[in-house]
Amino acid sequence: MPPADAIACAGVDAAYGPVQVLYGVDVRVADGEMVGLCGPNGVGKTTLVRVLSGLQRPGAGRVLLAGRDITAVPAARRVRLGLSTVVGQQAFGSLTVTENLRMYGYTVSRRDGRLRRAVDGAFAVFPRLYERRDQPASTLSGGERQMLVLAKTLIQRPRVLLVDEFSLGLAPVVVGGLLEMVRRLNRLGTALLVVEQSVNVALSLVDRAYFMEKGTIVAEHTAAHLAQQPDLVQSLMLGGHA
Ligand SMILES: Nc1ncnc2c1ncn2[C@@H]1O[C@H](COP(=O)(O)OP(=O)(O)OP(=O)(O)O)[C@@H](O)[C@H]1O
Repeated sequence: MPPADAIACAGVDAAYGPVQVLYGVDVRVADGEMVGLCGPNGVGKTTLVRVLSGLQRPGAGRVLLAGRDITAVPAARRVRLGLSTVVGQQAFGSLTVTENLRMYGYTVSRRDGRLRRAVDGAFAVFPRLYERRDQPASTLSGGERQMLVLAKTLIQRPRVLLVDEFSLGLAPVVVGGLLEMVRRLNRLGTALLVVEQSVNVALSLVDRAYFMEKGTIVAEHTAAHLAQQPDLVQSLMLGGHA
């Protein structure tokens, strides 16, 4: 039998009240893989991330983490099972950088100084955060806040990381540095599903990408194939396939 996917969903429907926004969505990310989820605005990408992370119950379908059905498992428990999510540049604004990292490290045992070592390890990767360790997170720049979010995932070392709106509002030079950190996380063994407005950012990172339209997956291609097909990428991002 092939190894189970790091994360997968099958036949997922989701709705906001009477309005259905996902229709039978199937997505899978293998262990160690980086996969993009692309598409025009409002097609359901964030909703799918919410379903995978456990913030929203699907109306139909299943979510599997390393082969285990987690459809009914609450979001907080999914984090303990190795599924982390980063959305935008979220941080606890009134807490300092160090306090944020210690808080994110709730999945790490406090015994034998393990959490302190994990936080120190994250600071070693992000010296800029170390310099700002006693500053409230609300005073960080957007790029620094995104570093804080990535530092959190370095501490949690999840099996799977879902990333939504990674590059939103950040200068290209800042995004470039952060992408390197995402690659590093991936090399450490984290599989990623990356929702990206910028298809260029997504394709510079991922091995494979799904394209969504009107709540369904309409295409799936390797990044290598898409690199040869700029017209295809453009038409998929403009919509009109469903
Ligand atoms: N809380 C909500 N209540 C009602 N409708 C919602 C809610 N959140 C999202 N929607 C609607 O669901 C649809 C899918 O939204 P979703 O945010 O998943 O799309 P998206 O592809 O992530 O969009 P974007 O790229 O603009 O972030 C949209 O029509 C949106 O207006």
